[in-house]
Amino acid sequence: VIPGWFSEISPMWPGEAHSLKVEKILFQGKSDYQNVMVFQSATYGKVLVLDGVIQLTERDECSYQEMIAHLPLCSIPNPKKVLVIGGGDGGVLREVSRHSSVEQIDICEIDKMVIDVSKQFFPHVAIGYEDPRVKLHVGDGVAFLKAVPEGTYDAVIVDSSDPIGPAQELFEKPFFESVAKALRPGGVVCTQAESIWLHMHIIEDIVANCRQIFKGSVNYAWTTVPTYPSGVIGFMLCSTEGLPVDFKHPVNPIDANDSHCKSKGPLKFYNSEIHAASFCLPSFAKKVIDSI
Ligand SMILES: NCCCN[C@H]1CC[C@H](N)CC1
Repeated sequence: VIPGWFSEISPMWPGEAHSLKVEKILFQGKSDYQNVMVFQSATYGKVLVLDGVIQLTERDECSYQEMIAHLPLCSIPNPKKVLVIGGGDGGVLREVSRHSSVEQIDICEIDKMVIDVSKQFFPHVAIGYEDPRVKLHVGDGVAFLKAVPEGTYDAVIVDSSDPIGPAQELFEKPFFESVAKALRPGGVVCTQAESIWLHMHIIEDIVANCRQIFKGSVNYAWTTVPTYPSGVIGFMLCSTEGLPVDFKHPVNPIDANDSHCKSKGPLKFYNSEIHAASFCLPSFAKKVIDSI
């Protein structure tokens, strides 16, 4: 370890470790679920780290938060009820609340320390909690979804950490089944789906489960996030049976001039072209994903 640098070492990406120069450690704590740390980096703003894994940096969080929210919500005509599982930092809430058609935003985050730390150190991310449509549930997303009446939501967004740690169950079949049950016909789910450079086996399992469970469309999209392992992160976009959803051609483009959108500041990353482009995959990934 180099003094003054944070290196992201994990068995999930053996033999490599992205590093950021540290100016000052701002917070260190241990919640009931994980170690939580915030540091001021030299070139990426403040950084949120859970169990030694980078969750977001002020400089590049726009890519992940905007894509995970707008890929599903811009793919259906009139999203009204949205559920966020995880996402305790509030960034996905900020993006979901840009959509004026949305009337209700439920969020279920297991770790209250993540919420409190984000509000204290990442106000431009935690701004998502200020929207009056947001209803916060602190608890386990697996249990929350079991209690949700069938067909409640138009969209579910699973903004999880990695499968090693508290989010492990969010990558397993029973959870995906409970998401499908909670969605209305033609409803959509978008989940954090790791890296095509590092996790093709995890992605293979997720795609296989989704193809069995979601009888609408099942697509994999990806984006670039410099501070995530291998510099990319993917998303599973699935729809339930009913009105077919064509994820690759957004039917509900975001209106940048809408007051809900403007009040959250400018979109820094997402646009309709990058929406369509994000579903284009390199051959090694396409071969696996399209063959399942
Ligand atoms: N809302 C913060 C993003 C959480 N998702 C990340 C995806 C990449 C992982 N290595 C760490 C969590």
